[in-house]
Amino acid sequence: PCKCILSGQWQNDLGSQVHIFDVEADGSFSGEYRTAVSATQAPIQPALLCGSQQLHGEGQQPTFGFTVNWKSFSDSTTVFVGQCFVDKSGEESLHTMWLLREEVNSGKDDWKATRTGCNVFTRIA
Ligand SMILES: O=C1C=CC(=NNc2ccccc2C(=O)O)C=C1
Repeated sequence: PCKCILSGQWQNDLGSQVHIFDVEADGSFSGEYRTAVSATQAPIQPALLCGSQQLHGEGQQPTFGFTVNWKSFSDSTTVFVGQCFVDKSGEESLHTMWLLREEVNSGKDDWKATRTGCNVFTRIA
């Protein structure tokens, strides 16, 4: 029925929390990202995110993507792309890969400015 509509609260294996607001009829959404990782001890302001998910999939295991503009010392951006899966007991999870791009001072450093990895988010609300 309504599995894998991304609106709600998700947590990844780092302990970061994502709050996705209502998903529009065209699949677009916005939300907030509260990261659990940061170099400073300062209280972390939530970063804004926006993205979109496929909605026509009858299989209800849609793909999606979203972009996070980090609010912190480092002017960086992360894009997540992945798919929502539902397991046998109906639990949803978001399997993603991400690219983290930090702002570097010159084109000479462009080669080392993008990191990649994968992350799984599970629904917490
Ligand atoms: O100031 C910053 C800059 C980058 C950050 N990246 N976080 C991530 C990057 C990739 C995957 C997960 C996370 C996360 O925070 O959960 C967080 C805070």
